[in-house]
Amino acid sequence: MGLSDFAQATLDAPADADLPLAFHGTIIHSLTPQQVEIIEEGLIIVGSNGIITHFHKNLPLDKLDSFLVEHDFTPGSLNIQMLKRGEFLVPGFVDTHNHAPQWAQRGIGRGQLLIDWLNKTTFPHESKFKDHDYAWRTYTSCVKGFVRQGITTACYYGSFHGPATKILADICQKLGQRAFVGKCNMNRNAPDYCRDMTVEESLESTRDFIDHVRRIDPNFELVTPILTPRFAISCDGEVLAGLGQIAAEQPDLPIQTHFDEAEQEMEVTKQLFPEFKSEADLYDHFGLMTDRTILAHCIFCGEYEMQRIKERNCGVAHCPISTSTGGFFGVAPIREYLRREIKVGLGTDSGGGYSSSILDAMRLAFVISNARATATKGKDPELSLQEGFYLATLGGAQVCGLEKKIGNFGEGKIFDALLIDTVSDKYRGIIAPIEDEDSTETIFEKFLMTADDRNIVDVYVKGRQIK
Ligand SMILES: O=c1[nH]c(=O)c2nc[nH]c2[nH]1
Repeated sequence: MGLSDFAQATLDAPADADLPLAFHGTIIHSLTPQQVEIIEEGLIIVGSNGIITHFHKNLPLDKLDSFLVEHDFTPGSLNIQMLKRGEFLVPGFVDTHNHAPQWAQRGIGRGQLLIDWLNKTTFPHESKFKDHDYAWRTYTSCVKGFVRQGITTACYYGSFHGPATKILADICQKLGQRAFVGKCNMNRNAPDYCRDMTVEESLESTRDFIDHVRRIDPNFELVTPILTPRFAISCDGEVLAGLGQIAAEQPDLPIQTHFDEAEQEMEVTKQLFPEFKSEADLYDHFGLMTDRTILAHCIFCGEYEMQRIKERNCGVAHCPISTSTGGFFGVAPIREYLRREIKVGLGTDSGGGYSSSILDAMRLAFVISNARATATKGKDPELSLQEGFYLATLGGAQVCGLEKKIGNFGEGKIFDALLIDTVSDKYRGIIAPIEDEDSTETIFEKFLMTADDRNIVDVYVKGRQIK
């Protein structure tokens, strides 16, 4: 694509970081689970507050200058980027399930059953976060690592340590990543070196953590505290009730936990809470099933639980990397969730998941859905490319209750976005080469199926470039 006179004059002017941003060229985003909109000659303008002020879906290059003049822009009043063939904007990726303290243990302990993996691999590792220097170092590397993968919003479980979890929140705020951050509640069934020693300690450090985030980000513009009972095996009834009380007092708080994730886990949960016939009833009893609740995995939900999830409007974090490489091959019924219009997004589940990439999570979601399509003889058809992209972006935003703000593009929405380059030599990695005859649809498909973080050139949160 050539440059308009306006763009040339703008590029010749000295750069000013506070100017509104503008992009002209290909813009791709989801409208619904089945509908991806590919705009070839689009224009997005982003105000210095990070809000999209103009979104034009059909503006040929020869009309660009007059459009800008009509809208009172003068050369040099915008930082404008003209996207060439093979470059495009997509919404930032949303990681709906991620254990920040497991950043350095990704890939370790594959094939173990959940509770063995927690005891042998995970708890010894998470206990290291009592060391604040280690927390600063590791969480900085973690947040930078996820930003590099284009994750503009991450839902992080912290460890049980309040101070280290505050460090994680501070780092997200400083590095500019949108994040839900939770101090992990766990007061039983973990070694003493890796648990809250009393109910009071567990709840007190949760309240203290929430207060900290309210101080550093009073309107939750970037960082939001999230209530994080690890799962019912590691929280007794008093802790769950205390968290339910906090949720009732502070209804702006989201909640996250693991749900129906493994037969071993479900068996132990039943033994600990025999009074409930399902995990839905258990968490609901404690006031933890709300329209802000994110349930990770949801592999074994039957009719009753699906109905409760739908009634309560909880979201599902689908984490195919971890569920396909743990001690059994867990196949979540994602097609059924989509059919029922239950909110679903993707999670890396780092470090149960070996990869920090949502592109990898999406590809594994295709593999798993293919397995399910085969097992159900086509009754649950495999996920389409459009659905995979939706789960990675707008679906994830819905799970987080953020779909009015982020997840796709529109005037008044916040500009959380990725600039993708599939063609420059500098960014050539494992991506399938783009050929002259490739349509934009084909280029987009090659990106989704074969690209990696090298092709994610710029990462914007609230209009700020953070990669
Ligand atoms: O994938 C998982 N990772 C965890 O750390 C965890 N804890 C409870 N259940 C879990 N599942």
